[in-house]
Amino acid sequence: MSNSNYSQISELLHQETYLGNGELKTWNGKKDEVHSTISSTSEYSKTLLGTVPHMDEATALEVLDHACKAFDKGKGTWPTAKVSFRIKCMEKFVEQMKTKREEVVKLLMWEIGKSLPDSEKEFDRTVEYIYDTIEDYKQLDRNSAKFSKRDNVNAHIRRGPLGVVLCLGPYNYPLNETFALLIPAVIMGNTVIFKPAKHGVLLLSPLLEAFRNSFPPGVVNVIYGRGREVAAPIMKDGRIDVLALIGNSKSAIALQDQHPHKNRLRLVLGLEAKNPAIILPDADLDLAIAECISGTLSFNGQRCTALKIIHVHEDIREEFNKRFAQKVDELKFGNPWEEKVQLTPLPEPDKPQYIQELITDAKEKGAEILNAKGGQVSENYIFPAVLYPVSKDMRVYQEEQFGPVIPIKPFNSIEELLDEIADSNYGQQVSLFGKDIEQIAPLIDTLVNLVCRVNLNSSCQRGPDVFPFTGRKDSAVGTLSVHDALRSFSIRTFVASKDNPYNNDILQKLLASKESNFVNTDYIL
Ligand SMILES: O=C[C@H](O)COP(=O)(O)O
Repeated sequence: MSNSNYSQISELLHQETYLGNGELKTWNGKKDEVHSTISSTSEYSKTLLGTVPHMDEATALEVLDHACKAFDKGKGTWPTAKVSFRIKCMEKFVEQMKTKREEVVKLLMWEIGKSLPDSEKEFDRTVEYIYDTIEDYKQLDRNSAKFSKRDNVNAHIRRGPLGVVLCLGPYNYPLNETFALLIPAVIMGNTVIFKPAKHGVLLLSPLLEAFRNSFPPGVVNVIYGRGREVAAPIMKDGRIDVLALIGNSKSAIALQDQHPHKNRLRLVLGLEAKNPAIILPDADLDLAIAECISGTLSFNGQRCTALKIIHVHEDIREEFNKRFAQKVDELKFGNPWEEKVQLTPLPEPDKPQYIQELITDAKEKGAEILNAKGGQVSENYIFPAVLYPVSKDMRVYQEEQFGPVIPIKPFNSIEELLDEIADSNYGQQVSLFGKDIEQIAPLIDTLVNLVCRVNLNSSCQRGPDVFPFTGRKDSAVGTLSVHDALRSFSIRTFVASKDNPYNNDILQKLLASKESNFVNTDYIL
């Protein structure tokens, strides 16, 4: 393991039949991690999808050395590379990635149970994200060199990289959200160590070769293994400049705490949320029900942006609840590759039991299951239960369920409901259903101060990916999206100079080159 790690891993993985019955292999003295399908049928459930190297601490630190060497404290070839070179690398990567669509889509279905259309969408959306990022980066690094001047001092501004980034991605978007961190971090000149989530760990394997072919050694590095054995030692080492994570705050805090210089560690975090839907008395119920179905149950509710509680006004709750519960029972459960499937097996083996615990707790405290199929359990699935009336003392009210269970809570007073939303530890998004402009306009004014995105008569979502994606309180640190992520992974730096012939000559030369890293920004001193 003396050279670029991903290249060696890549070779290993490409020897494997990861959709076949690969055997356990030894790698670096350790047994590989086995990953089996989460398919709902017993015929498939014992199939071994593939294996990845299970690294130890020494190997993880070796990977860190590669990333640090490539960055070389800002003096390395990647952080000082010309704009056009970074673009060329990224374009090469995305072109090669596109040839792997079928393999990656298959792995998304098999590894995390995402339906075929959603898996295809995740792949295509990611490709689009990379192209949009390249375009935005070109804009960011345009060489028109607008001058900022005050008190006879000129400022020539550029965006510089932050350093070595440790990225950890989630299991629910193992491709898209991995790349939502990795792509902007890399294009801005940082070097990256990426650790995929346990579920979805295999789907990067078809892309490792593309990383190797497209970027100089040490720029993109992939590590596998348990967090405490690979990510924690890397943090403890102290050379990581940015922790970028999409997942839960517990992991983020635990990793942050390992860093010996916590105060200088930058964070880019996409964390938990408990996005509420508010159904006002005059809401279009057909629309509200359809949006709440997709909002609560797309990918079985395993989305940070999922609607995780519905607040329905007392005046309409009877009709809403009845029709909503019926619609939930009409949803089709099946394997990800089956046609028109809407609910699929859960990748986390202990999830059905956890959801069952939430249901039991809610029932003990006075809620009922409104739908006939609610709570039916199979080996790796639990049919979504619609729970009503939910109260604050219930676990399903307090916890981010991240799975198929839907709490509904009645309300009478919008002021009290706003207090409740303001008291939440989370502040990502809200969905507001209603028509009365006189009531809705002031409500929006308040809600935008409690969360970061108000979805008017529609469910919550992250996309389109050019929109800012962030949250208040425990929901996020920093902002992602095509445009904002480039800024989250960089710092504004500039050259300040007073007018004199030498300075002006030097600066003219800097700016004249199409390859200059000096950029025009919207920042005026
Ligand atoms: O899990 C959190 C994701 O950011 C959700 O993304 P999405 O709204 O596009 O499904």
